[in-house]
This record gives sequence, structure tokens and C-alpha cells, in this order.
Amino acid sequence: MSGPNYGQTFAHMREGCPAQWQAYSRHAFVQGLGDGTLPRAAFLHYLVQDYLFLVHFARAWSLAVVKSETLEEMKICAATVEALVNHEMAHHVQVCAAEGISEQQLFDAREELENIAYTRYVLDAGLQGDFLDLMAALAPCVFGYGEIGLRLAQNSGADAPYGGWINTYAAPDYQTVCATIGAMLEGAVARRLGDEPTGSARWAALQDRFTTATELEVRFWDMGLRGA
Ligand SMILES: Cc1ncc(C[n+]2csc(CCO)c2C)c(N)n1
Repeated sequence: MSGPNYGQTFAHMREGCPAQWQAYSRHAFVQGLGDGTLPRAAFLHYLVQDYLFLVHFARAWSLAVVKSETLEEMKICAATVEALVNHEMAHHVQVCAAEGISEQQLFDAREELENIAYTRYVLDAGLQGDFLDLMAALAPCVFGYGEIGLRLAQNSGADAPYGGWINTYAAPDYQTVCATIGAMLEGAVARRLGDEPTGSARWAALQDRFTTATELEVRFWDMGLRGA
């Protein structure tokens, strides 16, 4: 299976769970975003939950600052927290405001169980493990949206119903984020696991984190469709 090049670590992990990756990146919700057939109610349900998701992901990336071992890692994780709380969430706030949903309403919304499962799984991966355990659990989200955004942008115009969402992730800004985090991950893996990371004793556990997070992404899309 091919996709954009965000580094060897991501490529190996994606190849380590092809069925799950396919279910995530080609989910019916994703197809609906791309061709514009996704019901608006499903999109808004997803977006409200995703706002809460980003709150907890900002906590997870903050934990990555705590678990960093180099200043380079720390800088990139801190920048990701900043991008999340000040930029990515702004897209959600803006779209919801246009639908009459205030930011306070977003913050106070009740989390769906799929949402709780995913974000707390990632946070626990970081609490229990080290920087790499946390990165393996964060990777499907970062790179998956980059891959999905690029693919959907190739097949739809900017005026498509979900063009704003698609462009958030297809835009050079976000693609650069994926490349930067991908390169940081290569360095982090080399530093801790050496030149042959897939042969290391830790690889299976890291792959498992990645695969589980990918499955949780599938459940997140399922949850979105339930709101239709
Ligand atoms: C369910 C769900 N999965 C992934 C993303 C995308 N995303 C979440 S945090 C972040 C920045 C770097 O981690 C990105 C791109 C999302 N919004 N919602």
C-alpha cells in the first residue's frame, strides 16, 4: 500500500496493519467527505466530538514535551501543542459558530465513548511508557489525516461541501507538519532503538500501539456516521 512519504517509521507501522489502515483511511465517512455526500448532521456531530478530542490530544502532546529527551523533540512537541490549541481547533470553532454552536457549548459537550476510549488510550500509552510509546499511539492521527487530506484534495475542488476540512489537512502548512514530525520520529527511533528498529525487542509493542490507535480512528469515524 502506498501513500505520502512521512518517514520509514510510519511506513513500517502502516505496512504492519494494512487491513486496519485501509479501514481508517478509506472509511465511508472519508469517502463522504471527499465526494460531498456526507450528511451535514454527521459532519457536525463529528466536529463537536473532534473539538473535545483535540483538547485531550493537546494534553497528550504536552505529555510528549514532558517525555522528550532532546531539545529538538521538545521544540516540535511544544509547537504541536501550540498549533493544536490556537489553529486546528480554530477551524472547528469557526465551522460550528456558523451553525450556531458556541465555543463554550463545544467545550461542555458530552464525550462519546469512542472519543474517551481513543484519547485516554493515547494518554495512557504516554503515562505508562516512554516517548516512543506515546509517538506510536499519536502517529496514526498525525499522518493519517495528512494522507487522507492529500488524497481527497486530488479528487475534489475547494468549493466542495467539505473543501475547508480537506484543505486544512491537504495544505502545505499541514503537510510540512507531517514531514517535520516524521523526521523528528526518525531521529527519536534511531536514538532509542538504533539502526534496525524493526528488529528491536520493543518493535512489536510499538506496532501494537500504532495498530490499536488506527482501530480507534476507525471507531471514531463510525461514531461520526451515527450522528447522521
Ligand atoms: C479523530 C481525529 N484524528 C486525527 C485528527 C487530526 N489531528 C489531531 S491532532 C493533530 C495535530 C498533530 O497531532 C491532527 C492533525 C483529528 N483532528 N481527529
